[in-house]
Amino acid sequence: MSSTPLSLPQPSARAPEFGRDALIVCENLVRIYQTGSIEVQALQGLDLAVESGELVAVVGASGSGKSTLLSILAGIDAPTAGRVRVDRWNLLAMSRADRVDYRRHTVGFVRQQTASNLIPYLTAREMVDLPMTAARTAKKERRERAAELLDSLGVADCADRRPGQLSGGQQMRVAIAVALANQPRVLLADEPTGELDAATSAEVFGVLRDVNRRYGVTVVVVTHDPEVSGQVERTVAIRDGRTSSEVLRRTTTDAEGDTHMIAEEYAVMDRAGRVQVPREFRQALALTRRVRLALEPDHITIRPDSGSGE
Ligand SMILES: Nc1ncnc2c1ncn2[C@@H]1O[C@H](COP(=O)(O)OP(=O)(O)OP(=O)(O)O)[C@@H](O)[C@H]1O
Repeated sequence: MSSTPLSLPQPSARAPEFGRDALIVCENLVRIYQTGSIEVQALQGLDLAVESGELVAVVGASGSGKSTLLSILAGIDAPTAGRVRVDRWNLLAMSRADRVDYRRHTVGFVRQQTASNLIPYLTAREMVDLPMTAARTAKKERRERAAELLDSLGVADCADRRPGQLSGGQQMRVAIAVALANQPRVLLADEPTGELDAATSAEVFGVLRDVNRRYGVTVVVVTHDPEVSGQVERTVAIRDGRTSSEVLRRTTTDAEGDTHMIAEEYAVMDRAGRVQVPREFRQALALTRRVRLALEPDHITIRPDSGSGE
């Protein structure tokens, strides 16, 4: 191995705090489930920062930890270790009263099973009214807001119907209206289109985009649906309880005035500097346990271990 010392720029004395200006920050988040003698590490040091007003899709294989992440952000589940802040709330240090306040005002949550979001014997209007009544909102304001929400979600005509009298797509729209009733800063949706056909999924996703723009609510949506994740500006992929890659999309306009969507995939580097090299890259160059790193003026190279000791 060459002994020439690398001349590296000196790091600043204090690195800026990760996600300082973000609305949602997860840092080194760990969630371990213990069932008898079996331990499952659902989240294994996940880092994620979401800016206010973003619409982010979270994708990943079954069991990768997506629902666990959403339950923690919703204040339903508590992490085993790490740091998680949403708005002004440190989710690891909340009293029971704080948690009620947080769940009532800061986050709205739409669950995976459409029906589990709704109460069978209440009408759509009564369901949207319920969280506002719990938050002691005045009657006139409740009535106006319920009407406005059901209207902007395209289900004004369903106001007096019960869940059994609504289609799957209408149920999901009402569930989103209920989640937005107390004007939360964050809307969390766990597979909101999982039980819907392709056309209805696209509609519901359009609704999420619309409320993101109209109300400025930050949306984090877990999905398996590649069609859905292709429609957002940022998709975060979770693998084995960690964020592994991100796809950022932007539109550009060419010389002819046509707009094109450009998608760029980025690997995510964690706070300790770990980066996951995609399997295709590892296989193409037969990268195995040990690789050689070299710092170039504006990039880093990773080479297979030649075994020569050079
Ligand atoms: N309450 C629990 N007790 C024990 N293990 C759990 C519990 N909840 C989740 N797990 C385990 O944690 C891991 C992550 O689960 P999670 O539901 O977060 O994954 P997911 O990515 O949302 O999966 P899916 O797409 O199938 O919903 C899985 O191995 C799961 O079996």
